[in-house]
Amino acid sequence: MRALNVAFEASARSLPLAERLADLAVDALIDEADLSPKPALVDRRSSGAHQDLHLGLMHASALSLWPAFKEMAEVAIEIGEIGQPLREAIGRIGRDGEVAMMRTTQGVNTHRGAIWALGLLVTAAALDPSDLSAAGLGLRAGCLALIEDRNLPVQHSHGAEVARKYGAMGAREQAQMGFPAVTQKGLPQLQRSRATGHGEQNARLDALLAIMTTLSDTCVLYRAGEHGLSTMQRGAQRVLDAGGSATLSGRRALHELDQQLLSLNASPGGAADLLAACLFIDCLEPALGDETRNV
Ligand SMILES: CC(C)(COP(=O)(O)OP(=O)(O)OC[C@H]1O[C@@H](n2cnc3c(N)ncnc32)[C@H](O[C@H]2O[C@H](COP(=O)(O)OP(=O)(O)OP(=O)(O)O)[C@@H](O)[C@H]2O)[C@@H]1O)[C@@H](O)C(=O)NCCC(=O)NCCS
Ligand SMILES: Nc1ncnc2[nH]cnc12
Repeated sequence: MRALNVAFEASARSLPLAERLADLAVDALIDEADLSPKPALVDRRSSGAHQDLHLGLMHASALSLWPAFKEMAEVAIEIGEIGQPLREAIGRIGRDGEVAMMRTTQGVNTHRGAIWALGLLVTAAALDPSDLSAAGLGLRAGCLALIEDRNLPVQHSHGAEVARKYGAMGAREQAQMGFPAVTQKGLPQLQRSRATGHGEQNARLDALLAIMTTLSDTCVLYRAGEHGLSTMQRGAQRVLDAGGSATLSGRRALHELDQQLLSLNASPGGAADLLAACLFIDCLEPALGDETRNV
């Protein structure tokens, strides 16, 4: 078995960078979907607060995005610098990715926010694989997100609707600021919980909760308003204050949060996407660091 793993890792190392980045982005989406028990989200236990989603659909959707992530990495390598041409190229690829996702899910929006966040981060990684630090990736992704995509069609979206209604910041602003929910909340919590010996699944749940403590998640705002958002943020903080998901009292608080969000029909889809972004950044250095350090 070990020999097989070593052979597999060696053959993965020989793949082009764009393909490896696409593999890692899809893996992050699948790991996020599988992680359980997540509050009110689709996971191995249930479909959470969703009538039209299930785990198989989340997996199929993640796999349908592989070509888009690969193509984003390829144009980043080809264009080689942050600017309007790269921003508009990944915008077009992202929109094609959304079409592929919708075709796969028969019209259900599974991963629009993830295409945006992971697309920017895949592009940022491909632009400078010698710097895979969270700060470097966040900065490059943020600079790209600040550039206007002149081809973006005017679209009605839930995010735009809650921005109008509550003045809330959403996925666009989170990216433009360099993903602070990931770099300042999710990743540090992931590392703290791992260091406490809480086990990988609990550490990932804690990272999701840390993201939820402050995120202005437009999915929650759209479905459950400001009361829903504060229920999510405070409930997530309570789990962490109780010792995190590895502890008995933390698990009880997590169960309570799950029940509260379900009763409000609120699903933190934006936080789930940012957990995937967190898992993607977390695996980049171990997966690619040795090969790319001297590029
Ligand atoms: C700039 C865009 C991100 C568009 O942003 P906007 O806010 O206008 O659009 P939304 O369609 O609302 O998409 C934003 C999605 O981002 C996730 N999200 C929410 N809050 C945050 C946050 N604070 N930070 C980061 N990310 C956040 C979230 O995605 C998840 O939820 C999706 C399901 O949402 P929704 O359809 O509202 O779900 P339901 O309530 O279930 O619907 P009903 O069943 O009730 O009908 C799911 O996909 C998760 O991924 C938000 O939905 C950007 O997308 C854009 O400009 N795209 C154009 C192409 C492009 O440039 N692509 C990328 C190139 S890299
Ligand atoms: N696990 C999940 N459940 C519901 N919506 C999501 N959006 C991204 N991941 C999700």
